[in-house]
Amino acid sequence: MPARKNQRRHHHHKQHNNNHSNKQQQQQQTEPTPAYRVEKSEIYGRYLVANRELAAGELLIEEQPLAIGPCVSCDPVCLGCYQPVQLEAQQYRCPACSWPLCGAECRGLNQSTGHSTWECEALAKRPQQRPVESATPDELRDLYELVLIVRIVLLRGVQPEQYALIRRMESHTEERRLNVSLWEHYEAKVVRRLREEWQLLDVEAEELHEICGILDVNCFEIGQRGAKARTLYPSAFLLAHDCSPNTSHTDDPGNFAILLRTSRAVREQEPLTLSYAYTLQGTLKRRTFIQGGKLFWCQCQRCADPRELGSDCSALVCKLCSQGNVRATDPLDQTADWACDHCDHRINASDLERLLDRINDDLESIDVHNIPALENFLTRYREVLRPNHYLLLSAKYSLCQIYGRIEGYLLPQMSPEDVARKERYCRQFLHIINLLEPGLTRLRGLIMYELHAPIMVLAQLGMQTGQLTRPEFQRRIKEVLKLLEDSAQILQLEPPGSSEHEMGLAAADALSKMRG
Ligand SMILES: C[S@@+](CC[C@H](N)C(=O)[O-])C[C@H]1O[C@@H](n2cnc3c(N)ncnc32)[C@H](O)[C@@H]1O
Repeated sequence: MPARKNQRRHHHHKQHNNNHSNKQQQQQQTEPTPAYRVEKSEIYGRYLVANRELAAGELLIEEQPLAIGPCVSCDPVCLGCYQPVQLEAQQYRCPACSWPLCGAECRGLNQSTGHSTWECEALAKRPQQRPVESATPDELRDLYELVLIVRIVLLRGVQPEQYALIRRMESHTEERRLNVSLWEHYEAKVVRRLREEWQLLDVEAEELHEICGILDVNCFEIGQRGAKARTLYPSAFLLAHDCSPNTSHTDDPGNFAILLRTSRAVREQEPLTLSYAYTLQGTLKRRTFIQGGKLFWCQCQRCADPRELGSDCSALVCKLCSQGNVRATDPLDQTADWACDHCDHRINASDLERLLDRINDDLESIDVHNIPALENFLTRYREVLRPNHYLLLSAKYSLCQIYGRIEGYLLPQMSPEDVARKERYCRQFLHIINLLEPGLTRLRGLIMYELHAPIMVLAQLGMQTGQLTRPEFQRRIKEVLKLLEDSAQILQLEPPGSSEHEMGLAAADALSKMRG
């Protein structure tokens, strides 16, 4: 009897299995395999890997923030929509808590992604903590930095499931504690202040430090059309970093959702990566930046390569022989010397960092609309930095965007030499972006759109003056069509309402007009 019972049970189990596998088969026919899964490693901690081959442009993650608030070191913004606000007397302020808002109709009023009712109640209890016109810029920055931390603390009571998800994120609290200046900064500016001045006594100091760490390690900076905010997302935080990543992301200005896509084809098992740093920065600075905020030294392929994947975007001109390239002797050691590949000249890494800081300050002091000053910057550093150096590329990118856009330099007003210069800068920039951020990436889309115009203008001029043969003219027009096609495809992935999306529509429009 027991055997029969067992048999029956077994049979039932088998049937169940059959049903199950039928169901699975049906599901497999209707549902594609999930794009990714979570894995864990000693180096990355938790991270995402591709579950199958992924095509370029696959939407992997679209999700709304668990928490959102003003950025660190930001100027005053509306607590509802994160657009900049002024603090003068005529600025609209929330009638209940007196914090500045863009207006009474702000779409972020009473929203959990904006100025919620619970935040307003908490802020109204502390009128002495609101931003005032007489506050110094530093005082305002410190105050705005607290807003997102207070919002996360408030989630404990109003949305505890969201709070629990945030608490599961990496904070690197122990490593941060060992960094005395970092720890002291948060102790004074956030923890003591919130507990003593804001009387948030029901949160332990340790928990506040942990929230600060979670924010530093996992935040995304987002915003469109002047808005700026930082956000924590429920799963996008899991992506590991790479200085030449295989995904790119943007955010929806309507609901602050992140949209994360593969930027190029990804192999099964390949880790999905995004860049925590600015791609157009050299290895020395990028690694310091990542270590400072995320507490790890990046060892990716780009960081390990003194030529940064062939871009050579950190190389300097040797000041001794004026011919050689000066590059890192060991890019994974921040203290290693930099050496010329032509003579014996060497520079020590800290001297080099100081030089780069000085040149960077010089660049930052130039108004991005000042064409003569940007050109002058390029001339001044031609004998110090190689043409693809990231600081020169940054100036060239600004020039690519303003040649043809500002009064006095509109395309019909520009000399053929200036148009040719715009074309040259765009090509240099695109060449580097193709190496560092290949595929469907915003910067590629933007620069391809910029590049199509000078090629078109010079091709037409060449035909008019008889300097171009018809086949050469046609070859250039073909290139223009390809640039417009690619930039339309990339930029229309950006959310409607963003300036990039509008540029994508303009590219598509120009393309259809050219095709007649
Ligand atoms: C935004 S979190 C990513 C999720 C995290 N791995 C986890 O388990 O919660 C960033 C942290 O992941 C780790 N990480 C991400 N990318 C890494 C990389 N390329 N090399 C080493 N660690 C990395 C570091 O600890 C970093 O501070």
